[in-house]
Amino acid sequence: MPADHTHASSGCFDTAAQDAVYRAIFTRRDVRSHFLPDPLDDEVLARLLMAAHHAPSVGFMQPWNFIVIRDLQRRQKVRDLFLAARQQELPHIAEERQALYRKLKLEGICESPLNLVVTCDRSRSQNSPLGRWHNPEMDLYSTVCAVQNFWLAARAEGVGVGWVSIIDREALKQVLAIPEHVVPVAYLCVGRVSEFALRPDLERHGWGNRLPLAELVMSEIFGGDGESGLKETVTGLCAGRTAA
Ligand SMILES: Cc1cc2c(cc1C)N(C[C@H](O)[C@H](O)[C@H](O)COP(=O)(O)O)c1[nH]c(=O)[nH]c(=O)c1N2
Repeated sequence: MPADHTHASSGCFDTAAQDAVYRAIFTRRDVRSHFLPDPLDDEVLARLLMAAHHAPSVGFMQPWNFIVIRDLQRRQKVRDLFLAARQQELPHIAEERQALYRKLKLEGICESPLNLVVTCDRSRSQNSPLGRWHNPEMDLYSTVCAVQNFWLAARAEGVGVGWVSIIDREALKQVLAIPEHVVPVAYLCVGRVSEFALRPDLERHGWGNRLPLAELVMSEIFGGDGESGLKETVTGLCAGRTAA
């Protein structure tokens, strides 16, 4: 690892470390174009996988596995699945948005030097569903936490990641010989990039905008009739970020 993080500690990070965390969060992008063909160093990939493996998981289940696909022929097969799935998705998109949908680049399966599938082994808790008895899908959510750790660490290492979900899951399982009880949660395109876009691709192409955070923060529940200034603070923060 770049630094030793194994000691217990209390309190907050110093300002530079805090900035680095927020920088990774705010500059992370879903990458579909701008992949460079250069192979990804095993040392770097190992660090990213280590970051993923330190995600929180329900009952400390750690339900993930990581399938690394470098073989181009296999990736071409997956790309064919994507193309078929995209055709199937199209008629379900609002008619007035279909032309834009057709133009969007929504994968970098063959352009990126490697693909990574993050899977969830649903049998790993061995009949001890701590934290999952009422909510059995928590193992899938845990796996998504691993994906996000990978994504943020990748950004810090200058590695682009793009998630492709326009793929028929059962067909993908067949192509990759994934066993019945294992769910492919995320299909990721991974590699060095020529640039990270400043804004999400879907925003730049007019598909959607970031929703105002203040509208998503629900009223807090207070014992008395107090109202906190949280919404105003959030609004101020958002205004500052927009201006920056
Ligand atoms: C579960 C899930 C599934 C997908 C995605 C994301 C997530 C979380 N995204 C990426 C998505 O479009 C992107 O995150 C948003 O547009 C916001 O952009 P940034 O990630 O901030 O760059 C995505 N992108 C894409 O090009 N093809 C896809 O199939 C998917 N699928």
